[in-house]
Order: sequence, then C-alpha cells, then structure tokens
Amino acid sequence: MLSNLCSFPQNQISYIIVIMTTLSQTYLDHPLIHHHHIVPLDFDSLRTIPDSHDWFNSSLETPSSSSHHHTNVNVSIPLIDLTDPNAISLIGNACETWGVFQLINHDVPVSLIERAEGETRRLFDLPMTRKLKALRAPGDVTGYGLPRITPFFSKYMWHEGFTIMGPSIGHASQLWPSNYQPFCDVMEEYQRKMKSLAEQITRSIFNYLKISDGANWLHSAGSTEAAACSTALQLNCYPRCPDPTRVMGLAPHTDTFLLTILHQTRTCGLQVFRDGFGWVPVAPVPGALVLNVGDLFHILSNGRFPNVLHRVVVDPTRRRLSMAYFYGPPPDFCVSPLYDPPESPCYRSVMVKDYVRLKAKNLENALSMIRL
Ligand SMILES: C=C1C[C@]23C[C@H]1CC[C@H]2[C@@]12CCC[C@@](C)(C(=O)O1)[C@H]2[C@@H]3C(=O)O
Ligand SMILES: O=C(O)CCC(=O)C(=O)O
Ligand SMILES: [Fe+2]
Repeated sequence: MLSNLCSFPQNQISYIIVIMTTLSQTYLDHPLIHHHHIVPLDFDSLRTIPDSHDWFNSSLETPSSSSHHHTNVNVSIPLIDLTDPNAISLIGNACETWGVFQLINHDVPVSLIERAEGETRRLFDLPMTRKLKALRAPGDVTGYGLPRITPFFSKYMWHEGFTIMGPSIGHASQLWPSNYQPFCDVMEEYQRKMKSLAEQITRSIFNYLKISDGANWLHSAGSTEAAACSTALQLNCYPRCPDPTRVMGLAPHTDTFLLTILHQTRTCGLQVFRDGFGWVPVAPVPGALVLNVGDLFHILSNGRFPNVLHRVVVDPTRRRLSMAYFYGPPPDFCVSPLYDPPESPCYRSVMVKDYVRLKAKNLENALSMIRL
C-alpha cells in the first residue's frame, strides 16, 4: 500500500478511505430467521409445557435424559484469583484443559455488576406487551427475543434474551419511553469495564502463548482498531418452569468470538462439557466472573484451547438471570492459527466477519468447514 502511494504523481492529492465493517453489519444479511424464531412465549402465564418447548417428547437430548452424558457434580472448573502472582500460567492452563474458568479479584466493582443485574431484572420484569416493543427485527441483531441459535433446534428454549451492541438507547427508549437513562448508563459502563477486562485477559493469554505480534487491534487501547473490535452484551433470562426436566434453558453451543465473560446470579444452571467428565455444573461463586474460550481463540491457539461446549438447565424454583459479554477482534481482522514448526496449522486463516457468517448459517459445523 505504501509503495503504491509513493508512486502517485506528486501533484495529485489522494485520499485513502478505509471502510471498516461493524459487527451488526456482519449479522445483517443472515437470511434464515423468521418471526416465530424471535418472539418468546409469555412464560409466566404458563401452567403446563407446550409441545413446542417439550424436549422430552423429541429425539433431542434433555438434561435429565442424557444418561451417557450425566451431570458430573464431583469436579469443578478452576477458580483463579487475578491477583495471584501465577495468574497468567493458571489462566493459560485453564484455557488448555477446560476452556473455561471462574475469576475472582478482577477489578470490576461488585456494585456495578449489581446495578447492571438490577437493570436486567427491571427489563425482564416488564409485561410482555412492553418487551415486544423492543423486539429484534428479523434481519437485525440487537433487541429482545429468542436466542439466535433457535432455528437450529426442533424445539424452542425456555429462554428470553436482550442483545446490546454499543449504545442501547434505541431499544431502551421503546421499553421505557421516559425512564431509559439508568439502563443505558449502567449498560454502557458495564460494557466499558468488560472490554478492558477482556483486553487484559487476552494480553495475558498472548503472553502465555508467547505471542508478541499478530494482534495489532490490542496494542493501542483507545485506537480506532481497538474501538472497532467485535463486542456484544447479551442479557439472558430463564424463567421458572412447571417441569424443568422437560425443557432446555439454552441448548448446547460454543461461543463464536475469542472470549466470553459471564456474570450469573446465584441460581445454578450453567453446565460445561468436558471429554471424559461429561456435563459439569458451574457453581455460582459470589463476585466471580466466568470466562470461557470461544471458537476464535480455539482457531488462534491452533486447537490447543478447547472452545468449550456449554448449556443451561432451568431451575425448578427460581428464575435465573445472566449477562454475557462477547469479545473478539474487529470484523475485518484475519485470524490465523499460531503454531511452532514442526506443528502445522489445523485451520485455514479466516476473517472474523466470514467466520461469523459461516457460524450463523452452519452453527457447530462452521469449524469443520475451515479445518485443514
Ligand atoms: C455477538 C454475538 C454472539 C452471539 C451472537 C451475537 C449476539 C448474541 C450472542 C448469542 C447469545 C446466546 C448464545 C449465542 C450462541 C446466541 O445464539 O446468541 C450467542 C452468539 C454467539 O456466540 O455466536
Ligand atoms: O446463562 C448462562 O449462564 C450462559 C449464557 C450463554 O452461554 C450465552 O449467552 O452465550
Ligand atoms: Fe454461550
């Protein structure tokens, strides 16, 4: 690019316009979504489970029917103190073995997490007619609705969600025409804190992997590139259910981006899958955040880090809330596996936006489509 520039005639002024793709644009052309794949049920008014949500009456595996994949309560995922002098290698090891860990002594204030949780509760407490005012539009990615993975399963999930990318005023002002500011402010601050924690952990993992280049978007926080990185905040609600053994809160999936940072309330439900261990519950630890490896870190680590498969089961007595923050490189960044010879790459290089589209259309088959 530079050499081309230099060969321009000296008297000619030229402009280079760099067009950066945003994450919401990347999701815009997803074709398969129909309205009935977006609108959640009014769960609170239900006394029985409709057939559409009954995973028991299907060939699908329910949490209680998975005998060969029974829930394993004898193990737990690593719990790491970020102020531990060995934090970097503990995090690296956890990424290699489990692909997920809990983090304490991160510097996200508990009061901020509580305020964000409070606003999340205020949102899902609204009457259905109000929540539908912020319904996600068919081609869109933000707003209220069912999880994006819904069309890939023959039964619906016991779930309602709200997706935020950047400022949330658009949908928030539809939910609360005159009282949207507290929601917008806390979600903005929460995303800011999550982003700097995600950057810090990504840097630590790069140190652990001894990577010094290949992540220019990380080098200068506050730069245009850092600002353009792919992020989203997903608020999840798993309402109470008359018979939780028949339903699925969130079907088994892997997350698409590099890292996910999750806050869960004290209600159990999240489970992670590990070969040889089965489904392992992630017990809520007050103040801890759950971090998990997504597909892009799996690719970048050349398969060394498992992109952990996870699901959510529904609690018999209490509604469960969670907030998941997704973090990845900018959509135009090209992700290439990092390895030392004689190792060879397991995946071909892929642009973030192309992988996002592959995943949106093929779900868990996306990875095998770029495997070498
Ligand atoms: C930035 C993201 C990350 C998304 C898509 C988009 C907005 C919502 C996220 C989730 C949240 C619920 C699980 C998931 C699997 C889903 O269906 O929607 C996630 C997905 C992904 O990790 O791919
Ligand atoms: O609610 C949870 O604990 C997990 C949510 C999740 O996996 C997601 O939003 O991708
Ligand atoms: Fe997830």
